[in-house]
Amino acid sequence: MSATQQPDPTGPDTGPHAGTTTTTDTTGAGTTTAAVAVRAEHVTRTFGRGDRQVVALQDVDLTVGAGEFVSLIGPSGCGKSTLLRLVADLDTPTSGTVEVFGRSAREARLARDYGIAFQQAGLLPWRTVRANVELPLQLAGTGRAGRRARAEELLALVGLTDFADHHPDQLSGGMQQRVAIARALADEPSLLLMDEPFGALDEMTREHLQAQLLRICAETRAAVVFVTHSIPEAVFLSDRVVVMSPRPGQIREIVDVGLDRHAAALGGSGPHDDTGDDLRNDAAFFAAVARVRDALHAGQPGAAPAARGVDVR
Ligand SMILES: Nc1ncnc2c1ncn2[C@@H]1O[C@H](COP(=O)(O)OP(=O)(O)OP(=O)(O)O)[C@@H](O)[C@H]1O
Repeated sequence: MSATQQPDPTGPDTGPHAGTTTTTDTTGAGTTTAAVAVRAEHVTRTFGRGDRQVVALQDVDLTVGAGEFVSLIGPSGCGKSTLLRLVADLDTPTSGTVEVFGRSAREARLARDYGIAFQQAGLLPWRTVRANVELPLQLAGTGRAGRRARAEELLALVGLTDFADHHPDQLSGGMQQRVAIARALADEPSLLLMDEPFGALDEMTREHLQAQLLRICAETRAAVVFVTHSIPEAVFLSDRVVVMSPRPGQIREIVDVGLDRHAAALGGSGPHDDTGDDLRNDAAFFAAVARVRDALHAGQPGAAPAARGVDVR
């Protein structure tokens, strides 16, 4: 579904990265005047029973604005993937509600309001790159010519035009991940749900794809909920970084990053800066990394984040 087909949101579209958000509390209340992509209210998810019960999420409130990039970060097992799966309607909350563009997560899934990209690219090996990208459109009943045109557009966007007729096993891991992103964008979703999509990639490829993702989001104006273990990745990409606490998973703090990624993504850092190096070398970037690191450390005396599954590089 295209952004123009969205049900009437609750306010004006502020566009992606349109300046810094004003949110300072853990509910995302500062976004209440803007259009809302995701609203989770009092969300609790428990697994198992009795002695074996695990409280994966406890009373989580989170609002993600339309066009906003929000990362979830926290120790392993704190419920990041669980929260993303609830938004994607791959799971249901034990209590509380999740809304996507004002409707239930299930309705949003049926309306294909969002695209998904996870750590494994999950491409169909027997289909060409082009046919993989066309898949969501095929499922949606889009005609052959329309599918072809959209796939060409998306492959150009992710820089894979020359590989349209290749099969996934002929591509590197980073290229496969770009195909997965193109596929996630095929239906013009207004929301992308991404669970460590670059987690298995080498650092250079990862930084390159991060910069590409920023550019794509600036162009498509999609909101993104992005799970990562990397503080620099979260800071580089996000308008806001949601820092979660160990089980039971709760939101400890939301950090407003406040970098001008929009300008950088659209070439403000120069036409040759396809890695986002200018942004990564900015003093404001380091300051934001320190703020997220402090939030992760808070309440965990002596606990080294790296040992807890969080990359603080
Ligand atoms: N289907 C399930 N059945 C039972 N327990 C589950 C299930 N899914 C998640 N959990 C538990 O919920 C907790 C949160 O898991 P989740 O995968 O959301 O954490 P995470 O923050 O994404 O972790 P990681 O960073 O390691 O990927 C964990 O204790 C996990 O064991």
